[in-house]
Amino acid sequence: MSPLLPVAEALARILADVRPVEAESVAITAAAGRTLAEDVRALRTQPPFSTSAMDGYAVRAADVAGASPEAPVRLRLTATSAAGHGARGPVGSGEAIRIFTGAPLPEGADTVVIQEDTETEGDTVLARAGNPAGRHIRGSGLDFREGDRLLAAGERLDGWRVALAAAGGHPALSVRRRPRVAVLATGDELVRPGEPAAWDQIVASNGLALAAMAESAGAEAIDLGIAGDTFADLEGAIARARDAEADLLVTLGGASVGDHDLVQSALTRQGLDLGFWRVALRPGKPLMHGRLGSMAVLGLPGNPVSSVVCGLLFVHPLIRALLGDPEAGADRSEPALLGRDLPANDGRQDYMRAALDTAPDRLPVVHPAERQDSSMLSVLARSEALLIRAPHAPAARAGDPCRILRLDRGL
Ligand SMILES: Nc1nc2c(c(=O)[nH]1)N[C@H]1C(S)=C(S)[C@@H](COP(=O)(O)OP(=O)(O)OC[C@H]3O[C@@H](n4cnc5c(N)ncnc54)[C@H](O)[C@@H]3O)O[C@H]1N2
Ligand code: MOO
Repeated sequence: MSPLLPVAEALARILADVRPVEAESVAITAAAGRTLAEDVRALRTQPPFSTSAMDGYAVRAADVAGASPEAPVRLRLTATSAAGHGARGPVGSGEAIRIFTGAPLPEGADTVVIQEDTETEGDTVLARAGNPAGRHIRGSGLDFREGDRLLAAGERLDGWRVALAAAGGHPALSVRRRPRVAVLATGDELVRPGEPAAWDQIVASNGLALAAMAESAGAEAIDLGIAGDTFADLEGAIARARDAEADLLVTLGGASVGDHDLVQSALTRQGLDLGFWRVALRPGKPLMHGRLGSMAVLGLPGNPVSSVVCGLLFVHPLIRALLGDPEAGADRSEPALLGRDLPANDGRQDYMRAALDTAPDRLPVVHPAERQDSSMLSVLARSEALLIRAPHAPAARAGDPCRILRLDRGL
């Protein structure tokens, strides 16, 4: 049997040679959550003209220099500049234009006196405070100028990035098509949620976690359902993944060495080009990687926590790589301090489910759960992080430095 592959090498091999999926154009209104295929440059300058940041009066700074409540300066009101109804001016000496937030600054004015510092008498405004030139004015191009690079290829479009691209004049954006990720549960013991289960059956749960994770990474999840432990069933499901032109097939279970663990053999019969099988990882040792034509294949172990950990460590980065994200596979671990003593580790890199004790200005203290069985979703759901223990790490004491991977609730 092949030796166990180190986790970092497994990830590197999964990401090697991944080519991003094609680009497509989406309306800006549907762009949130997508990943940019190209840099986004501003088609407009923002703001396109100097604007007032406050409600008040556009004046010449020289006119109001020295104005005070005791010695207000009288100015003649000549016009109004409102957002969408700008006044071009000019503002002459001794004059003021009523102005509102977001309205264009009229020519000749170089400052805005806020209305709280003024009083009006008919067509006259009394400025009770002076303002240096530029006060309460947003100069043209304050945010960005036409031609500036606003966003980079590979960036995920959250709401504020979409807003930025829209402000930059883009009604549509070039994004990567959503990679299609087919998720297949395997095992005669599995029933769908809500289906009646015989005494020796359980509910298929892992596929839901992997589908949700794939979608939140930016993919389209395709539910291939449950294949029984027969070649006919497995090969039928593999054919459906190919028919759906999946970019990635994720299988769950049947990855180990038992008599009913047929997934790899079924894939091999269909022409699998095996990359590797078995990683020095706990939980998740029987992980398998390969290619079936243009489709990447990740065979995940069936134990629920093993599936999820493999999803976080390998499926998520692979989807990000398919989306052309240059950060795909970047180390997201962070330093922490151990909350209790731990024995020496064996040869598998461990990802222990753990709670965090956090306080401002100090490293989080990580408390691994007592029960680390890879079947226990209840422990995973209560956990905030995975405590990473390197292969052959020596025994460690409470307070020792360590590294953790926070469990992102968005996944
Ligand atoms: N002799 C050996 N036995 C096992 C080894 C080994 O090296 N030698 N490895 C163990 C490890 S580690 C793991 S992990 C498991 C994984 O094995 P499989 O991938 O073949 O998983 P299954 O046997 O199919 O299932 C394991 C467990 O998980 C349940 N399961 C499977 N799919 C789902 C699903 N979609 N939703 C919920 N639960 C699921 C399944 O019923 C089993 O209870 O192998 C060890 N054995
Ligand atoms: O690797 Mo298995 O995932 O230890 O339970």
